[in-house]
Amino acid sequence: MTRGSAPIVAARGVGRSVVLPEGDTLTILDGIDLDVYDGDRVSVVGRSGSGKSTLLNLLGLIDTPSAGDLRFLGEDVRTMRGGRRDRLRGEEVGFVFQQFNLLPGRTALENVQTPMLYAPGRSFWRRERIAREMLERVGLGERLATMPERLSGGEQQRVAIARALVRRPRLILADEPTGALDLQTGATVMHLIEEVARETDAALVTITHDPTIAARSSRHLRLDAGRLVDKIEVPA
Ligand SMILES: Nc1ncnc2c1ncn2[C@@H]1O[C@H](COP(=O)(O)OP(=O)(O)OP(=O)(O)O)[C@@H](O)[C@H]1O
Repeated sequence: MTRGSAPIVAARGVGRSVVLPEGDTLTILDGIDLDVYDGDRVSVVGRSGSGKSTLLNLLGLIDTPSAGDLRFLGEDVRTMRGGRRDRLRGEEVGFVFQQFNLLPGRTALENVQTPMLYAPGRSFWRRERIAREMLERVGLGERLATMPERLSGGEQQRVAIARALVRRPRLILADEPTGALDLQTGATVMHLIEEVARETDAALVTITHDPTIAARSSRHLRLDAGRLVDKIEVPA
């Protein structure tokens, strides 16, 4: 872990609130202080509705804070232009979701190529080669031309992992990545995410309800009603 270098994401007093249709303000996150570094392994647990996905969306530049200071690679997210935020997210962040969110009717290879369509300077053949290598890396080299609907849940999640990691993001955000899988498939998939993250020294932040998955992280965060209530540092 390259601690001591600058964090990928730094949150200070970050809050997120939304105005409800009837005019009331709902505070979803409040006073979040958090740094995520290269190579970090962070798990986030908390009850349903405690704000876990909202936190991930902030860390991954999908949403912007309503309060506090959030820096991504040193840049102030609140004053960043939308286009810059989209570009940073595309280059530096990979998302893995519980519902794999693959494009139906597109082959595994096409799905993995998608994030590179907007990456400048890569020819079709180069994009295809990188996507193929990534699918081989997750053990799906034989299923390149298969449609997602013909793959098992575990295989679909492998495609989603390949798609999330094909641009070698520095930050991998996984929202219940094993939630739709049986225990054993889930464990294999989680291993795979961790392995690929290790190969590229990416940070991995995982939301999970599974204590065995949370236990594999080096930092454990718990959200309670939008606040981080404890941070237990577990020695490696
Ligand atoms: N855009 C929004 N408008 C209104 N309420 C929202 C919005 N986004 C989130 N919420 C509410 O904020 C709370 C936190 O949502 P969030 O999805 O972050 O929780 P979570 O901890 O990830 O929950 P779960 O474990 O069930 O996925 C919930 O009560 C949710 O309904």
